[in-house]
Amino acid sequence: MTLSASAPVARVWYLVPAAGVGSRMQADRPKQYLELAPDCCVLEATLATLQRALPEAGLCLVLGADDDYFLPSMVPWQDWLRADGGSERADSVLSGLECLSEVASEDDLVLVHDVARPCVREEDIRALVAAARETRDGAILAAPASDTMKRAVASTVVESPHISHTESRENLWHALTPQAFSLGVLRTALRDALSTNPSFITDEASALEACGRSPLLVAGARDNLKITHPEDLAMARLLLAAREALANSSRTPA
Ligand SMILES: Nc1ccn([C@@H]2O[C@H](COP(=O)(O)OP(=O)(O)OP(=O)(O)O)[C@@H](O)[C@H]2O)c(=O)n1
Ligand SMILES: C[C@](O)(CO)[C@H](O)COP(=O)(O)O
Repeated sequence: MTLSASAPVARVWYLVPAAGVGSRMQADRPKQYLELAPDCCVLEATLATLQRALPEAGLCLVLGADDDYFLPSMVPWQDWLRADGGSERADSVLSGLECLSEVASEDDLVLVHDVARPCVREEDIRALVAAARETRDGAILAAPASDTMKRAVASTVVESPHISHTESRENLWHALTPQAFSLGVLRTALRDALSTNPSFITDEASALEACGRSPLLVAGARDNLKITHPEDLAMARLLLAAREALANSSRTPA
């Protein structure tokens, strides 16, 4: 048998932005530290799921510089990297990428995942990695829009504005996370995008789109919700409790 030289498989890293203040949540602390299950805050639940999905992946966690709630025991990794957050999500992600660049290779695959999405499914993360390995433009978890979409008339009324018209939902998707890209490609795209049009960059894919790339949309479960408003926390609690009960019942002998 002849052994042929093959390219080393790129390592996978999670980059988890967790430096937000959670203003829309209106809680007494950043939402990542609110209780999601008994003795388990949002940040702990998210990190535990990520590690179960890809135990071999590394972690770069981006935390607010003056975060008083974080405890190292919340992280299930033994070795991990910590980066300081910035003023917007994209600044925090770029800070994490700069930190990763000190130890990782340019071709390593980086999965950026909001700490505020604890309900992501392990199988979706693995499907995303498989898809991202097949393209140079990266891939994101996403879900096709399923409601009728209304554009409101431009107005200062936030609560109940009038409808301007119905938008077509054809080919319209909700962007979820994780979003997966090669480290070098994403860092360059995000740096460029932040120096030209920062307000447009609400996820990683938009930075890639701005430089002419076309990341893949990988269909993921719709229950990968982002905890943004108080009712989202209630839904995430119910969802994870139901999944736990289901897993326990399938483990119990009949
Ligand atoms: N400067 C920031 C802002 C956001 N995030 C992270 O980006 C993700 C998505 O952001 P969002 O849901 O908007 O979180 P917050 O900024 O905390 O919430 P809000 O916009 O309501 O203040 C979260 O995991 C959040 O912690 C971050 O790391 N750094
Ligand atoms: C990255 C994201 O979760 C994809 O849906 C989203 O864009 C974050 O947006 P936010 O304005 O920080 O809530």
